[in-house]
Amino acid sequence: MELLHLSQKSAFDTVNIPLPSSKSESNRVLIIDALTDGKNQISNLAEARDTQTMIRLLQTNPPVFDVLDAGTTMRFLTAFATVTNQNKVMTGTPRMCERPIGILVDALRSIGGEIHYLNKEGYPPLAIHGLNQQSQKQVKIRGDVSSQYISAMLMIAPALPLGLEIELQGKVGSQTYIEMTLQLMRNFGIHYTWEENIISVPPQTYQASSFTVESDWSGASYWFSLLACADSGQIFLKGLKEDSLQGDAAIVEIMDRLGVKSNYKEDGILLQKKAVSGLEKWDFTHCPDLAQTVAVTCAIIGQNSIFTGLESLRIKETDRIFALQQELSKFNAQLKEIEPDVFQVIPSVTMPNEVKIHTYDDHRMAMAFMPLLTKTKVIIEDPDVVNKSYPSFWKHCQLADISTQES
Ligand SMILES: O=C(O)C1=C[C@@H](OP(=O)(O)O)[C@@H](O)[C@H](O)C1
Ligand SMILES: C=C(OP(=O)(O)O)C(=O)O
Repeated sequence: MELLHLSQKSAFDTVNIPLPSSKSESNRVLIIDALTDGKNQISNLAEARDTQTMIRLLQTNPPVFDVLDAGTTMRFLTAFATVTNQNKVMTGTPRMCERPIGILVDALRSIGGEIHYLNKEGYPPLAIHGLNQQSQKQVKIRGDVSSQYISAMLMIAPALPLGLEIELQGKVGSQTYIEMTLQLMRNFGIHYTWEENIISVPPQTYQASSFTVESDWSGASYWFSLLACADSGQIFLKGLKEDSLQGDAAIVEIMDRLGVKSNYKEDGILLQKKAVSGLEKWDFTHCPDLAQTVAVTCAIIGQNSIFTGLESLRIKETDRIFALQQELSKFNAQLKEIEPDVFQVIPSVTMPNEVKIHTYDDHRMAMAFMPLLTKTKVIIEDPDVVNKSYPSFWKHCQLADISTQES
């Protein structure tokens, strides 16, 4: 499928969305499961391609781990293959081979891991030759590039003969994902301490346990945005809980200011419209995956806003800042860098009759621009890109009575 035509629709009755499961939680419990002695009871694993790739690679254990475009799968399996002393080539899509991994490789090498770059220093593809003897337990990792390096090291730490003492250096981004990792490790019996910038994990064994993966808050954000942009309606998001491991639950507070009220029910959240109270400024350091959703929402509903904490967006599935700037300009909105690392969303003043969205091999570009259909006809290029995290996304649009036509 090359193009998906979404017809304009601005009013919704009650829409029920059976959200997908979180790929972040899924990929962590899969690594923990692979390191556990005994049998875990894990349910509700994500349908996301990133998770299905992780499952397939762990089950079939091929000599080459091709992770496609899955960042967590690349980073978590690199640490896993090293600690389990495997010979493995790690590779992925051309874009994956442009996403840095040097900080993780340096950390693994510093404790005795043998890893070589097969092409460009600091980037996949990699050749891993395991870890024969752990040379030390102290590692230093800078925190401002990707939290996934830290999560990867944390999950293997209990399985190392000396454990790990990780010193986080500088500004730490996506900290909520580090907290998710630690809470999941605790669920499987792991003890750790986190004092100031040092996380210590002694050597110990993961205890077999049970875990049900929660619904995905990042995927939920597109439905909050749809309602924020719509004239009327209500949306029920099944499976979300108030007390979540996921930092992207921050969408509740953001969207409360952009005109969406969240009412927690026993088995999910009912979203309803309310007056906009305003989002003058937001820092996305700890919830970078929400930035596209919120930028598009502000641009559509006329909310002028200042965004910070977008630095990591440049090294994700695409350069998301560039991609947003290009696509927002198609309906006369802007994401303007007004000072280094400070961006202003300048909303649209005139809406064309039709907008064609290029998606840059980035699932979140496709999903974030969907709510534009509340104002105009939208054409999404390469709509299957959503499979990375939310394969049923367009089917769920049909549940919302949005007409979708392929060409
Ligand atoms: O650990 C995780 O599951 C993730 C961490 C974040 O990445 P960074 O730590 O690179 O910001 C996030 O953007 C990504 O979608 C998932
Ligand atoms: C950045 C993302 O994923 P990853 O880094 O795991 O590829 C994402 O899902 O938005």
